[in-house]
This record gives sequence, C-alpha cells and structure tokens, in this order.
Amino acid sequence: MEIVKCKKLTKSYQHFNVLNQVSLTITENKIVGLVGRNGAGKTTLMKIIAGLTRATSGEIEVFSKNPFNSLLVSANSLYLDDRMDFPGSLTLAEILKEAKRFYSNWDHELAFRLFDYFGFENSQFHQSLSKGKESVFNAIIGIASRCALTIFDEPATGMDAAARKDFYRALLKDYLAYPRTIIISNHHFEEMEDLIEEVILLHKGEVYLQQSVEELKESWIRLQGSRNVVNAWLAGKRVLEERQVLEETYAVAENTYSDEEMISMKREGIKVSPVSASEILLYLTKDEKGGVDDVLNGDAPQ
Ligand SMILES: Nc1ncnc2c1ncn2[C@@H]1O[C@H](COP(=O)(O)OP(=O)(O)OP(=O)(O)O)[C@@H](O)[C@H]1O
Repeated sequence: MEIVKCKKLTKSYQHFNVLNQVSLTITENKIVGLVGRNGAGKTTLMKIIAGLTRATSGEIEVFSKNPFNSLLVSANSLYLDDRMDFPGSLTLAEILKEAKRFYSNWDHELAFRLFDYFGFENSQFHQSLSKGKESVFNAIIGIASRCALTIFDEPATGMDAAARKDFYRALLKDYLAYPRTIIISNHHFEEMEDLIEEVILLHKGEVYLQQSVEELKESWIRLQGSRNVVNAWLAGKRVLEERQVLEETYAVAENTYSDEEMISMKREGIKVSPVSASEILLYLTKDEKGGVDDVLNGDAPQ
C-alpha cells in the first residue's frame, strides 16, 4: 500500500524552488532514510508530508488524502524535530500521559520503560532538559506512539554516542515487532545504515535517487591497485572518487562489470571491495566546487 505519493511537488519561497518537481512514492512498513546536504529540502518535504506546510504546486497524497489540515493524516502520523513544543506546565510524566490519550497505538508501558532506562524523572519539565535529553525524550514519544507514519527529522541531534546507539536499536526492535512506515533524516547515515531499507537522496530540492540500500551498495564498487591497471578498468565508467596514494589508485566506480571482467580484474592484481552506503552518499553529494581546502588555501572557486 502506498502511504506517501508525490507528483511534481514544488515548494517555492520568494520565487526560489526549495523543492523542485519532486515525484516519489513511499510504501507501507518500511524505514526510509531521507538524506541530502544542508538546505537540500529534507525538512520542507517532511513537513509537507506531515501536513504542516502546504506545497506551492504539484500533488501529494498521504493515506490517499491531501495531508494539509487533514484530520486523518494528523491522527495517523507524527512529525518530530528538535523544536518540539510541549505545554510548559506539564511534567514529563504528564506529557506521556497526554500522549497516551492522543495516540491510539501508544504503548504506555514501553514509554515508561524507556523513560526509566534513559534516567528521566517524573517531575522534570521539558524546557529544563539538556539538548541531548530533549532529543531522547522526543524519541521516546516517536517510538511509543507507533504511528502508522512516523517522521523523525534529525532525531539524534545532541544525543551522545551511547544514546544514539540505544535509540536506533530501540527503534529497530520496536519496528520489527510493530512494522510501520518511518521516515528519518540524519546527516550521519553511517549510524542508521543498518536500520534503513530504502534511501531517498535529495539534492538541491530534487530527488537524486530513491533506491533500496542493498541496490545502492551493489551499484558501486571500490577498486584498488596500480595506477595504470586500475585506470584501464575505469575507462568509460562513472567514477565517484579517485585517489592516488603512492603508486596505488583507489577508485569508487559504477559496478557494471560482468563476472568475467571481475575475474580478469582480480587476476590483474586489483583488489575489489564493497563501499558503504554512507560513503557512496557522501561522494554523490560532494560539492562540484572543489574542497574546502581550496577555500582555506585562498584558491578561487571554479
Ligand atoms: N520559511 C522559509 N522561508 C524561506 N526559505 C526557507 C523557509 N524554510 C526553508 N527555506 C529554505 O529552503 C531550503 C531548504 O530548507 P530545508 O530546511 O528543507 O533543508 P534541509 O535539507 O532540511 O537542511 P538541513 O540539513 O540544513 O536541516 C533552504 O535553502 C532554506 O533556507
């Protein structure tokens, strides 16, 4: 079943398209990673999906309805970011009790187990939490609500390494027991690579790719070997990254090699190895302008 369907979705601010003709479909019961550089349009897209912002043009359906001001969508979805606003008069325990009234699939026992595990006190107030603890508390709400569509916008902001690991583990475990559709944006893809089934890469407001993580990893390959031999195998291929270390060339190239070619390559002394999805995404979105070193060296941008 399709949970989210966008067709030629555009969002403009002052005549600038921050989302440009975005078409995509997200089917039910999967964890989707929404990635892209700063300003790529991730938050804007997630807010449109959650019905919090209206698109300028194009079509969007969430649970087969236009999400903007839709009761059906707001009853079945939850958008969480680091700007969550809770009533200042409620303690954390009271907020969880309110959440129980609001979300039909809410697991109160799980919420309080996580609450205790992460060391929260019933009488604490949200506004008195540290940045990382605020994110952990929001994440508890995101997990325990078990909304049919849960959208986490940079959920791990400020969390320490242990809390981030625990959060992703808890989310995965709960998702496996109670599958639902989850969209997560996070600049540290490597932290959630094991969790994500499908990745949507936004680049400058456009969908650059939408693929399963498996497909993405199979599409690229790392070659390592002596310069001339590697270069001969790179001819005519799309190359994401190429580095020279002494006499060795390291390259990440599109993997369109046949089995026979792979065997020949290895026979010629080339080491072939897989590339992580986070590395591929980094290479795909790196700036065309040259590196930050050029800026620090005072070189003019190209
Ligand atoms: N209310 C607004 N008015 C004008 N421009 C906006 C507004 N909201 C977002 N933008 C612009 O839209 C673009 C996309 O912003 P968005 O927050 O969606 O990006 P993002 O991919 O989530 O970025 P980040 O990774 O930095 O959080 C940015 O250039 C931003 O400045």
